[in-house]
Amino acid sequence: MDRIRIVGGRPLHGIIPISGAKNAALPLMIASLMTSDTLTLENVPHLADVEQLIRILGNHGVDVSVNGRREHQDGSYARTIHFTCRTIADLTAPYELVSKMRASFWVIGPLLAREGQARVSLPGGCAIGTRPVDLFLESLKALGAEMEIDGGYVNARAPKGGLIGARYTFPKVSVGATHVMLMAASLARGTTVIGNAAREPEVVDLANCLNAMGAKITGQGTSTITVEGVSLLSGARHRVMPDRIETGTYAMAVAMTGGDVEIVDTDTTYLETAIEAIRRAGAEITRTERGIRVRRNGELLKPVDVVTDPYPGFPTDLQAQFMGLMTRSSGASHITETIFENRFMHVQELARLGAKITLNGQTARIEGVERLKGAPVMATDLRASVSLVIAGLAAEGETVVSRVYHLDRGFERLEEKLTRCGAIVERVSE
Ligand SMILES: CC(=O)N[C@H]1[C@@H](OP(=O)(O)OP(=O)(O)OC[C@H]2O[C@@H](n3ccc(=O)[nH]c3=O)[C@H](O)[C@@H]2O)O[C@H](CO)[C@@H](O)[C@@H]1O
Ligand SMILES: C=C(OP(=O)(O)O)C(=O)O
Repeated sequence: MDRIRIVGGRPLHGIIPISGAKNAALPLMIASLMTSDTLTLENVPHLADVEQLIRILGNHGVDVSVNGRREHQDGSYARTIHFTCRTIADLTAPYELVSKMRASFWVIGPLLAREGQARVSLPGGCAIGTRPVDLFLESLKALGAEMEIDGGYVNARAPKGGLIGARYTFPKVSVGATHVMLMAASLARGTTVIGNAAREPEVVDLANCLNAMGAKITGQGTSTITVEGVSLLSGARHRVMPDRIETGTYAMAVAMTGGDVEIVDTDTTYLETAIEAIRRAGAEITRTERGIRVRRNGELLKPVDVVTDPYPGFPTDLQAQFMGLMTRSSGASHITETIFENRFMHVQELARLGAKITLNGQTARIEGVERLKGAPVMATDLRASVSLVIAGLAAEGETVVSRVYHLDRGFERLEEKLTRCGAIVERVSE
């Protein structure tokens, strides 16, 4: 199994290109199940989750053709992928595939909307909380579907004539359940009004792509989304938005090591809360034509408290990385996680590097230390693993991160991007 070896203590200097967003690419790819025409997605990142979803979609009858990658001088490239699902080949999403990635559960929306039925295994995914699917079941029931759980599978059936538009207000904000409602309601009869919808930019990206396919969605980006059902969707061409979590992660890496890096091919409009927190921690961040420039030259990192929240709040997907950053601050900071009840697996691994962190319920207290020391650490989930990389970049000596497959789910060519900026980061295969 691969490991990542890091020799810490070097500032970062250079350019880091940002890839297409994993969390936008996944629902966009799933939307290809909703039309018999071709959906072409540009800027699709090369990630383990994307490859896994390609296998899952293939099982349902989606033909996938990948265009040669485009390489630029600064190391960035983007893949264009064509997805064509002439007919749905299989209405079952099996345990063996769905258990590997939570987002694959979302095929339930398109299958139900296009074919009137679906049998989808209950999902797996990162071990960051219990992550139930009750909101998916309740919202699809509101569109008239019958839902039952049997043998670890959700059996879903639409009423005769298809799903029916309705008013539904989520009792809690869910990104995934909002994605699924958007897809299901797009092919329902009549109008659906979704209350307390997720406002995440990835939801907006999906809604915009569905609209390009012929859907009639308004209000995306606000907490009330209206979907007027249409009888058919067609093909479209859509560019996957830049990965705001990858952007924030590299900004924190530069804040951690010091140096001067331009993070390009990104849009930081969607990252204001996190950027503000990194600024308060002591890094200078300025906008450039292609993204942002992050600098820190010698100033001490200051302690900053953050609380994770649905968008536009501080993203839970940057919580672990920010904790990594705060381990070197000049005082005590507090990080409160409100989205997932068990997203603190990185705490004990950061402690191996010398971090001083205590947990009290959903709040971590981080007492900044003057130095971290390299050690062997284990990645426990996607964002936790990259927080260890950030800490390793600032630690004295060698840090070896094992279980790198977590990292490969969401960070494209991480070693290469960091190495180009002067870090010593290499993948060691055994
Ligand atoms: C592939 C993808 O885009 N993943 C993101 C998505 O995950 P995901 O869509 O799974 O996250 P949700 O927004 O659904 O989860 C938010 C909260 O709602 C709970 N919940 C969710 C559904 C449900 O039926 N019942 C229920 O109780 C969850 O357990 C969690 O506590 O949004 C999360 C929150 O921004 C991010 O951390 C993930 O990176
Ligand atoms: C938790 C994440 O992904 P998933 O929802 O696919 O587990 C993530 O991207 O940080």
